[in-house]
Amino acid sequence: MSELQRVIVEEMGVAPQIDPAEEVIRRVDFLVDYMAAVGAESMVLGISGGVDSTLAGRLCQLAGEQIRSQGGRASFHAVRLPYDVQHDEADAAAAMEFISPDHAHTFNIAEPVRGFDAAYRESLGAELSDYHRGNVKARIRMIAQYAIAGEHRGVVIGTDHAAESVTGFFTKYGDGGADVLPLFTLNKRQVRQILHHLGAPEAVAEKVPTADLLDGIPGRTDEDELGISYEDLDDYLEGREVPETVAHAIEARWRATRHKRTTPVSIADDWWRN
Ligand SMILES: Nc1ncnc2c1ncn2[C@@H]1O[C@H](COP(=O)(O)OP(=O)(O)OC[C@H]2O[C@@H]([n+]3cccc(C(=O)O)c3)[C@H](O)[C@@H]2O)[C@@H](O)[C@H]1O
Ligand SMILES: Nc1ncnc2c1ncn2[C@@H]1O[C@H](COP(=O)(O)OP(=O)(O)OP(=O)(O)O)[C@@H](O)[C@H]1O
Ligand SMILES: [Mg+2]
Repeated sequence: MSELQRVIVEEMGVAPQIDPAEEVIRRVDFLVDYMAAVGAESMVLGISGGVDSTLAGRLCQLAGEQIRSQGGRASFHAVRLPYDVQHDEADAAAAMEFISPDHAHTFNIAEPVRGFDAAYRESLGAELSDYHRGNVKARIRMIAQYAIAGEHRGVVIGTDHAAESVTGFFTKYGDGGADVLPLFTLNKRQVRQILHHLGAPEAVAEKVPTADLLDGIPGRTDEDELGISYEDLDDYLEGREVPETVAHAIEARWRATRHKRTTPVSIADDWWRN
């Protein structure tokens, strides 16, 4: 492993192997402890039907049940946030069934996105591109989750994990805008491994990852957009050898997206000079 790979693996905190049962206990306990420490009474998370939100959602539900069994007060709000009708709505429904949340909501983001689109057109005299509208969708999902959390003394759960964090493959202040990250230090195959351990249906645990942000290409796969496979990302994050071109591609994205993994850059910072 190169020195740079060692630095990145250490920053992302990925273990080469995990014990899924232990990871469930550790991550549920983290949520339970955090909720008690800050006095929050609810957890809020958007459920897309993808593997990340399915695992994070199930962990939140288990944490809420544990808090209540110990006499505490906490519940989990799972929020479907479709843009009109989601092309893979059946997968999202299967994920919700597996999670069995205390509270299930559906908040259609289509009207707010269209309203934003119209205001943008009127103000700027130009059309917002499909790509940047995608980031608007992610940020409107964030706004909806914070509104629900605000009304329920809650915290917003994020699904960022090592295989996304390393490439900055998330919308800054969109899905990247959250309070608590229970999946951090896991890579993608470990997310799936834990879902299997928890008894998720095969189709749910093996679903192909998609940001699903484009009007023009619904369900475009992350791998297609990134140009890097999760197999390679996962191998790299476990400290394994990957082809040199792949390692360079991962490292270039890690460097370019450093600003997404920190608080806003201030005059007291100098990390960006490197
Ligand atoms: N060096 C720097 N220092 C400080 N801030 C910097 C910066 N470079 C950009 N920024 C800021 O960050 C912003 C860019 O970040 P962000 O808004 O997150 O935008 P961006 O990174 O372009 O996209 C967000 C993520 O969503 C994914 N996405 C978006 C849309 C469609 C699809 C799809 O599946 O097809 C996927 C995309 O691949 C990416 O991983 C810039 O507008 C700028 O404000
Ligand atoms: N259609 C949606 N409905 C509800 N929440 C969504 C939706 N799309 C995205 N999100 C939220 O944004 C997060 C980031 O999306 P992302 O695609 O990275 O994760 P995922 O869909 O859970 O898993 P995967 O990466 O395997 O597709 C999701 O985990 C979820 O919390
Ligand atoms: Mg997804």
